[in-house]
Amino acid sequence: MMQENINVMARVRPLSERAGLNQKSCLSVDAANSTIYVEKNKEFYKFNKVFDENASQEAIFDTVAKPIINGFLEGKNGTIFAYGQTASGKTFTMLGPNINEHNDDNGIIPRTIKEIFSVLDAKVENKPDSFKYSIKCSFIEIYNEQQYDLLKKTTLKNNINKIAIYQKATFGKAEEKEVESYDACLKLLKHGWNQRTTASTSMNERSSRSHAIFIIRLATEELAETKVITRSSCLNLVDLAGFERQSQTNNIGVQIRESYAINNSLSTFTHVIRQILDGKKFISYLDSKLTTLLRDSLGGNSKTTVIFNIHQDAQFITDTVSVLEFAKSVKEIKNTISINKSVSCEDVETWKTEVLRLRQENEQLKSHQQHDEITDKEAYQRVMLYFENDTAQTKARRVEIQKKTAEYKRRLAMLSVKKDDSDSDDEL
Ligand SMILES: Nc1ncnc2c1ncn2[C@@H]1O[C@H](COP(=O)(O)OP(=O)(O)OP(=O)(O)O)[C@@H](O)[C@H]1O
Repeated sequence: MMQENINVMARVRPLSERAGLNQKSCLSVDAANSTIYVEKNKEFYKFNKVFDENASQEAIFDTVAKPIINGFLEGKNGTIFAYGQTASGKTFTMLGPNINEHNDDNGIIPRTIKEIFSVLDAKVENKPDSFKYSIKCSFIEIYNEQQYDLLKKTTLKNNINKIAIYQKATFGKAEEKEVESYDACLKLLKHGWNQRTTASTSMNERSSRSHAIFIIRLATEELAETKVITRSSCLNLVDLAGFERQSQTNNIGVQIRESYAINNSLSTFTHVIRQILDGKKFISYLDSKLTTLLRDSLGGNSKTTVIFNIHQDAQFITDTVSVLEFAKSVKEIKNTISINKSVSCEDVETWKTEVLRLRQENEQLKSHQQHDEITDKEAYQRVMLYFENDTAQTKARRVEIQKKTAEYKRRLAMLSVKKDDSDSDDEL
């Protein structure tokens, strides 16, 4: 077990392009020194890493996600959060502008899926007899403090219908789907993402109205020298909804309620972080669905990185400073990370014997399949022949053969094949 601070990184998005508006930046970025300077409060903010507006999706993935993925593949839980005000680029960072197999703009989640499968498949190819893995995914949305399962099948596009379907979903019971390839996993991600609740606001044409958590669970079994090592780990990839001010979004109707739920849930999130930093014994994780679900990622057993998305438009200076101040505090949180590993007491010989047994069983099953293809009459004759030739059968074995004989006789009778076999029965 080791203690590790939460990694805090910041990504500054390009100035927004709005017709007729000459946008000005409220900050300056020194990517080489991982620092952001805000002129208004004359404050330098230093993080583990800072990306300027020209940073590529690939560079973000390499720095933010790869270390977490490496830990995940070794059996350590991992979490990546994107946090920031509305329209600051969280979804762009986590997902990309859209999900596409061969897209340079793909964000952290599709790239992570690709990386995981490529590393694991290469390992299986290298050690086909001593390494195996399984991956299961679930996809959860927290909308208006209700939890929804985004992987449940529905063709309904309409959010109102979707809520009616999902409102019965109980907390923590999201369906886990086993996936065997990058393509299958990407398809699942696309399906879920299309069901996520979004709306157009004056700040963001496609604003996420919910928190979305894509969860990948990995289980591996590996033969290493004389032991069998099993590992399990969980990776949470989180695109948080962005906090927003009514004055800036001009929300109306249902969007005001959504906005209220988003801001409430984010304020519980910040409150929990403050409690952890203050060393409180009781942390109110259960006060929101988000913190309940992600309690291990905040002060628990998870290697965690938060990427703070920063809006540099001068008009958002107040929110930008409050995000930067919050980011500064998150840096102080320590998680205690362990490898979820168990070494079985079985030695190599037991493992090998088990592999051999399974292979034999498999062969038997295959041969049974072939037997199924022969006619009942042929099968009956084989059983009889077997019985006649085998003089050293134990009693139990004989009883078994008797049963089989009777079964084949019954089948023959059904097929109306006439054969007088009462004598042979008596010999058994
Ligand atoms: N680094 C970037 N490079 C280019 N475009 C970006 C970048 N970051 C964000 N954008 C663009 O800005 C707009 C808003 O981004 P996005 O939807 O990712 O914000 P968000 O923080 O997820 O917002 P919300 O909380 O409202 O869902 C999108 O059109 C997106 O493509």
